[in-house]
Amino acid sequence: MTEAQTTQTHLPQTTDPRNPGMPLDMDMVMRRTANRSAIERRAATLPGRRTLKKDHQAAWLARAISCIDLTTLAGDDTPGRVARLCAKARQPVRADLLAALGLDGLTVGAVCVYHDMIAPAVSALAGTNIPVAAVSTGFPAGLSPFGLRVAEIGESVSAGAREIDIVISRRKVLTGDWQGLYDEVKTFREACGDAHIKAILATGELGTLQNVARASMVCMMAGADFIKTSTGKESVNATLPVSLVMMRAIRDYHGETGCRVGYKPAGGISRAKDALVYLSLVKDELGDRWLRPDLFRFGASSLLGDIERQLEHHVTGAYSASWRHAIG
Ligand SMILES: O=C[C@H](O)COP(=O)(O)O
Repeated sequence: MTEAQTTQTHLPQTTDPRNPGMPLDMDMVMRRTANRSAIERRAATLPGRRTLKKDHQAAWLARAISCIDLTTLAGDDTPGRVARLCAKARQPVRADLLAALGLDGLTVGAVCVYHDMIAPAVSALAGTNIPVAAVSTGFPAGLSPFGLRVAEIGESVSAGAREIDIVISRRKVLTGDWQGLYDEVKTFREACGDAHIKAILATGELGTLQNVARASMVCMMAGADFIKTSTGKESVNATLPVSLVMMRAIRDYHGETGCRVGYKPAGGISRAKDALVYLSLVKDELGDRWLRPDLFRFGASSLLGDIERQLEHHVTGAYSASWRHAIG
């Protein structure tokens, strides 16, 4: 068995119960601070580190693929485009490369779309276990009437979404309305039912890393299954400093409650080497258990193409033009 196969096929079944949430604990929230210069210094050292060794890179790239929420969130999305994306989700890498790497059966973690594209995605993914994730609650700004945002979740769950990516009200963070944020996310969680909820913080709009840390904690207390950095529509999306802050909040929440909450950096992650840095950071900060699709996802619309190019290079020794791996 190749290293790449070992990584793909030996994923343990998910045994963790969902995060049930807990009452809002303001002491725990306000204890969270963030030393920006220390965090930025640490983040700056990450890309140069070699935690994931070169000879294991194909295995790590396969792992990254299994953790991608393959995303299309464009106003001109059509059922045809979504069907093509889903075909890519089912077989994310060219068949000859998969065979050479011994990775038949490799898929992405989920396909992420707007509400109207759930039905075509569910239909195109029939017969697989790839969930459809829907962005919701007035994505990306989250400024539509609250009742409509809650109803939107119900509609998306009824349409077949198994994961719901909600956006939080940034103004609740910016005004320190932690109770309001907690109540909002708790209501969203209830509306999701059995569907998993990913809470998008839109960190580029939260002002400070301290706000990111506190908002992360409040969302987890309200029952988020994942916390996610960004919609991909903010001017600043996923970054390494923000990721450090959010992962440490996840680690501390696990320390306090025993519950594992997932992490999803999203927006602007398009290069294989960046994906490897993120995986390495997850390994360092949270440990190997989080390096699985049930606890880690990349939200990305164009990362898969670059990973496929790197895998082609690994197998053949040559790169092909990026247009040959156009989708994803
Ligand atoms: O949640 C996923 C993001 O919207 C994707 O952002 P991206 O298009 O920059 O990869």
